[in-house]
Amino acid sequence: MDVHVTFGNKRVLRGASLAVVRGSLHVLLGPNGCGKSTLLRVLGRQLAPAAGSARTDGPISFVFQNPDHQIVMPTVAADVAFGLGRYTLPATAVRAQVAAALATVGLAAVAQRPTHTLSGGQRQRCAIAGALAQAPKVLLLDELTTFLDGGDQRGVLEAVRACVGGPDQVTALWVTHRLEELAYADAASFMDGGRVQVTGSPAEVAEHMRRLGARW
Ligand SMILES: Nc1ncnc2c1ncn2[C@@H]1O[C@H](COP(=O)(O)OP(=O)(O)OP(=O)(O)O)[C@@H](O)[C@H]1O
Repeated sequence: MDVHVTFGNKRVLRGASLAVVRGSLHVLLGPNGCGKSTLLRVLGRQLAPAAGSARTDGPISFVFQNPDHQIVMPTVAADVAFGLGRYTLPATAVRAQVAAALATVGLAAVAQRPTHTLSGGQRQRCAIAGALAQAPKVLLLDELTTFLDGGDQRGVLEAVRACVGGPDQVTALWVTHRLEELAYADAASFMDGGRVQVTGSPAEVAEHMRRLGARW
């Protein structure tokens, strides 16, 4: 709430406030440089605001634009299991969590494939499965589809949709430039100038952006 972040003498967040409903997929739109990623870092507890406060359910998992920064193991299943090692789970529990995460993102059939043979969209879904296997309450997803074509874009969005809600009430905050992705959202916000300008239903936010001259 009312989050302020300054880098040097540049005020990047100027009183940004965002409330996301638990168990929902919330889409955050806004022009380049308006502060979306910075707000995500504050919500993910990677960055302390100069003023204001953020409260986010935990555990929190991040997924970024370039899956190559997150995929580190030679096969899909090994990669999804990688982050689980630190919890020292028994092998059967690791296998079960990996299988469940891969099923959720639609990659069960390629569990044993080398990660370098995956398409861009499959690589993003592999990164999402890795995040999901760690049983987060909140997924913070920063421009995952920027470099994907339509088919891969839809596959990644459907994977995120499948992660959201459920018995654990997983919440996803999805940052994007692509207005058509509002179709997958439960709710949305539009950010500009370091502040969240409007929050509402996808239709309300789309209408706000149309009034601003955004093209579909
Ligand atoms: N660590 C940093 N040091 C200095 N300036 C930064 C830092 N991180 C971000 N900025 C600046 O803060 C502003 C907001 O950046 P941010 O990445 O949050 O915007 P964004 O809305 O996510 O943009 P984009 O859509 O292009 O990813 C930009 O002008 C950026 O250059």
